[in-house]
Amino acid sequence: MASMVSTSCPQFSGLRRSCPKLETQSFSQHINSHIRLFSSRKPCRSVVAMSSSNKFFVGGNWKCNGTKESITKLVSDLNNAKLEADVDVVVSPPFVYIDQVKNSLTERIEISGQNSWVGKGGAFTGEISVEQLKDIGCKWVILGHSERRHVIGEDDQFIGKKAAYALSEGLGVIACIGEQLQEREAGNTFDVCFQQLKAFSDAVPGWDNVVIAYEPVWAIGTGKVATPQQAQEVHAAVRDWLKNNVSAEVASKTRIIYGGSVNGGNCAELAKQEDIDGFLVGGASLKGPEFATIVNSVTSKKVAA
Ligand SMILES: O=C(CO)COP(=O)(O)O
Repeated sequence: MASMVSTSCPQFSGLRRSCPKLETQSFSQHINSHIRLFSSRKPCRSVVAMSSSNKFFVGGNWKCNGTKESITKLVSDLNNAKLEADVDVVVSPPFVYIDQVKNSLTERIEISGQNSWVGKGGAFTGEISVEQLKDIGCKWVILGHSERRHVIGEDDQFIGKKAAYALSEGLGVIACIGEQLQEREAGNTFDVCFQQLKAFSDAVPGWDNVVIAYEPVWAIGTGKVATPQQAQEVHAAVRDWLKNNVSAEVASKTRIIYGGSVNGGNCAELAKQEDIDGFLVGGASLKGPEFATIVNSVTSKKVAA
């Protein structure tokens, strides 16, 4: 898929030169459209072409939901679902049900932890170690989810250290970033996402096994999904940040998935966006057929490409 990656352009003259929409809009109309679209303090962005071809990735984050009975039904629905072949599919059950899921779920779907301890296991009451996740068959762990950041109080550095440890032990990391509503309204969306990204970047040994999940906090569990344009704008900015701060190769190869009120009805339009490489799904991942629809939205991506 071809993707357009934006670079910051604080100079109006630079924007005038490089933005094709200026041909059809007055300069002030154009600036205002950027401000409306981006809801950010950095409205002026020039665009450079960049291509990436990433395998679609869809994760189901079951959070703290389910019982032995409901999970038996969910697993059975997933086992019976027809899933497009060229998608990495991962589910993340609550820790206590991972073994049940591992023993009954098709191997087509990989399993993730929802969190992991920051170092080797030991005397850390209530924690789950990376070693234990691997032992029980997990290939991934979700780190930096907004509920861990804002409800439990984990900070950027702690999350970065967790990611580094998980990667060093061979677990893939679904690294979550995203702004809260007041941060978006204050025009700080990019600043917040970049700061969270930098904390991961400062800590991790490499990006091969990392999937970035952009999950605006205001969209999580609220039914208020980001528009495809809002999501694409941040995904492009994240890719651009990787290009400028890590490498062009990492920028093009790292999958950036969207999370926040994704469902069977809105996934296709989101999937069409150039820099959306998949989804991290909460509520809708608890319904097998709907989760399958979201996985299969990769077909919209192919049509759009
Ligand atoms: O937090 C999420 C996935 O990690 C998203 O949750 P919802 O899909 O329920 O909004």
